[in-house]
Amino acid sequence: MLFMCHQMAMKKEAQEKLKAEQLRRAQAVSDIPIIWILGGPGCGKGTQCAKIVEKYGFTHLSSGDLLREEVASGSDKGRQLQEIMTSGGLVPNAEVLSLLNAAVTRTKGSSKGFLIDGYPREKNQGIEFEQKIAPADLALYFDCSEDTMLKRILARANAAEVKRADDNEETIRSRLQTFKRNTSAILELYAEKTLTINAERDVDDIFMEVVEVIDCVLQKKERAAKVC
Ligand SMILES: Nc1ncnc2c1ncn2[C@@H]1O[C@H](COP(=O)(O)OP(=O)(O)O)[C@@H](O)[C@H]1O
Repeated sequence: MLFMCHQMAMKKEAQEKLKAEQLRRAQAVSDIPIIWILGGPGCGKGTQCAKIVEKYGFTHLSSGDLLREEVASGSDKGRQLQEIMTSGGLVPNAEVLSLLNAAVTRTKGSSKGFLIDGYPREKNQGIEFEQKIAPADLALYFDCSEDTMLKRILARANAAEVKRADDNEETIRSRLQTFKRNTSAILELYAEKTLTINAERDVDDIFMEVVEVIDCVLQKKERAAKVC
């Protein structure tokens, strides 16, 4: 009996420690903006992220790039990830979130804000990110027709010097399907903080809309920091 009580107390203490740690992390990054970048393959997320980084100096973390780095390291885990990625499916969130978490932890001391590109790719990824890392301030959804995305990504693949293993027509179609299957649930859950942007326009017109909303988020954060 005494042993069971002791075990329960230890468990409670461990849970409280975990909660305190989660809260501490959330507070540490909450004074800088966290922006999720959503959109299918070929929607132009990469181009807009580069422009955002240039203007605001934010830290750009692409889940796809982090996963490709893991694959390139040649680890056993990397080989398993590559198999999933070349099938066009989603890598288990535990892997993606742990790579993102490590990258946020590594850079947050010097970061002015985070662009989390290609994440969340399904609803639960968003929920787990906000529980384990920090709440997102904004989600930018670059909306583009499937036809346009397919054309753009095939053109990019043909022009690339180094081919990505998942840039062949079959995998691209599968990536598009994965994207279609999961996105409406994400947009529904995060409707309040999502801005949908028509991504079939000129790059600079799209960027003007992006700047407007990011400026707004920065002002809001500044006001909140003053109140605190
Ligand atoms: N958030 C994520 N969750 C699960 N798998 C992911 C995630 N981000 C990237 N991946 C994996 O990496 C692949 C490549 O991602 P990415 O470079 O973002 O390509 P794209 O957006 O052009 O399809 C995806 O098809 C998927 O297998």
